[in-house]
Amino acid sequence: MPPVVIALDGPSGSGKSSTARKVATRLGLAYLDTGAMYRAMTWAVLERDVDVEDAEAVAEAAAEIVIESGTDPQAPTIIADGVDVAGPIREQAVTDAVSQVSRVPAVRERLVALQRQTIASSDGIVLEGRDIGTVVAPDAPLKLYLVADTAARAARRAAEEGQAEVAAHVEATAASLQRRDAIDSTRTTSPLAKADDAIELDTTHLTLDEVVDEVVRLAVKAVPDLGGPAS
Ligand SMILES: Nc1ncnc2c1ncn2[C@@H]1O[C@H](COP(=O)(O)OP(=O)(O)OP(=O)(O)O)[C@@H](O)[C@H]1O
Ligand SMILES: Nc1ccn([C@H]2C[C@H](O)[C@@H](COP(=O)(O)O)O2)c(=O)n1
Repeated sequence: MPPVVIALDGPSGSGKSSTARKVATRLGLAYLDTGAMYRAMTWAVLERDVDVEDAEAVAEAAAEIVIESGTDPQAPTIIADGVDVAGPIREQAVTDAVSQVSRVPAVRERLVALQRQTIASSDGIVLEGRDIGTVVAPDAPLKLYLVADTAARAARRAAEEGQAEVAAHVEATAASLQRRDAIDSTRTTSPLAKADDAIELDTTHLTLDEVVDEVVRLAVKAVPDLGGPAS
């Protein structure tokens, strides 16, 4: 039997990482943040002073970059060229450049191959990203597409950064989310898209725990074996 895959896709800041980690923990599954892999690749490209607008140069650099992901949902790790980049990949410079790097086909080929290797070596896994249900794991028995209003997404992200009360920060965050969504959903290779058989879940008015409960319920319905003592 191939490992069970739960695919979580959706726009920036819709709650994919927080939901996926908690669902994986509840169900005793591994967890892979594919956005962190694209961010790590971007960090390493920037470290090499490569112009992210130059797709050929990005592809050339990407061929040499080594990305490693740890899949424990309670302590996920991300390493680029032997460096722990969990902190640096959340910095604004990486956030601003990641959509440019992610649209280079050679980058996607490398990372999708790594993601499929990670699935194959797992005993069941929750993956989150932009193309999990459409490209990385099209046969996943459960695909979710998380959405939330831009205002809610920006407010949540600003709260996480301790800036919820700073209107200019919330506004800039909303603009940054929308800019990334626009690039991610219009690129030629595997754009952000809802798979035809994905279930759309609007989290705007749901708490994180409510979202997690719903995803766990859908997972156990789709794969009854997941409903063992661990859940
Ligand atoms: N349903 C929810 N209710 C309230 N806050 C939430 C909810 N879901 C997620 N959050 C919060 O919103 C923020 C963004 O969530 P998260 O990082 O999981 O989104 P994401 O889709 O993985 O984002 P990105 O695509 O940028 O990586 C976090 O601070 C998280 O705790
Ligand atoms: N499967 C994926 C995951 C991520 N990306 C790109 C597009 C995002 O803007 C960026 C960062 O992802 P995040 O950390 O915000 O989830 O990575 C992608 O193209 N495909």
